[in-house]
Amino acid sequence: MELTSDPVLRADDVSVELGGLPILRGISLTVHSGETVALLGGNGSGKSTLVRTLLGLTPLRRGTITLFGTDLDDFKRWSRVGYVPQRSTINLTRAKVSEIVGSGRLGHRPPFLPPTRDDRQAAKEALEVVGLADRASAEMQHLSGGQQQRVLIARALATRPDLLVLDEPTAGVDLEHQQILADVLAELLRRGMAILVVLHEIGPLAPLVDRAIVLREGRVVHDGELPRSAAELHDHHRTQHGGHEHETADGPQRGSGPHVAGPLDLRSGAES
Ligand SMILES: Nc1ncnc2c1ncn2[C@@H]1O[C@H](COP(=O)(O)OP(=O)(O)OP(=O)(O)O)[C@@H](O)[C@H]1O
Repeated sequence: MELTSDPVLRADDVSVELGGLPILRGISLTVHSGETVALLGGNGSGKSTLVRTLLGLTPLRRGTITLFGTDLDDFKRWSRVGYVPQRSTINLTRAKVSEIVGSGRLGHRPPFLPPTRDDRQAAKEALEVVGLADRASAEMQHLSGGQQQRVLIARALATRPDLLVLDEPTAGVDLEHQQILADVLAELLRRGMAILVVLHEIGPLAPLVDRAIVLREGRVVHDGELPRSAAELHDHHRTQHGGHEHETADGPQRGSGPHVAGPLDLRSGAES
């Protein structure tokens, strides 16, 4: 895919410290419209921290981030960005499904005003997309882990974002619903959305991935085609430690070559 437009998300030389320790070290990346970038790496490699930093939720120590061409510090159009956090990091037990999905519309209207017809329609459509329209009045605590994950995805979709950032959206979701999610994301990509997705297991999302960025110890060790196996991922690491620069894609390429046939657990591969 030829990409000529400016990136919707750009990070240059981003470093982050938490608790006095370096967590992200000199990370640069781009995400363009209509592109899916997978963020991979072992446990603790910095994926969630990077996502949170890119969205202004964790402060930078060094570097710059731009969203839709605007410096993060000045960016205000958050309704253009949908975020699906890691489910395990939030506690929404008593909230109703409809409230959570509806909160995805908050960026679209002035404070204290009730939802408009368009807000309600967007929330309803988002729940239909993830197959949970009949659970709108249920409390989150009465849903399974996979259903809760789909509610969080619906919340992000309800914003009708131009950039969707998902942190492990397939964790705890069965294969059938991972495939539904893949179909939904494919349609959103066709409409020009950009997607940045943290993944442990690639699974049904593999054909959507244009480019994979692999982190290790807070550094980018690969930026290019989706590694076909954990072993290949390990090779990238060895190359980097052999004194070469990490691989950087000249431009993203959608789905070239045979992708990962089955689930690829990068945790074990990257850590071993
Ligand atoms: N608030 C914090 N204070 C100190 N260290 C932190 C803090 N948050 C995260 N870390 C550390 O930063 C590193 C990266 O964590 P992060 O959650 O970004 O990794 P990850 O790649 O998303 O891991 P996982 O796959 O397990 O979700 C870890 O070593 C973690 O312990």
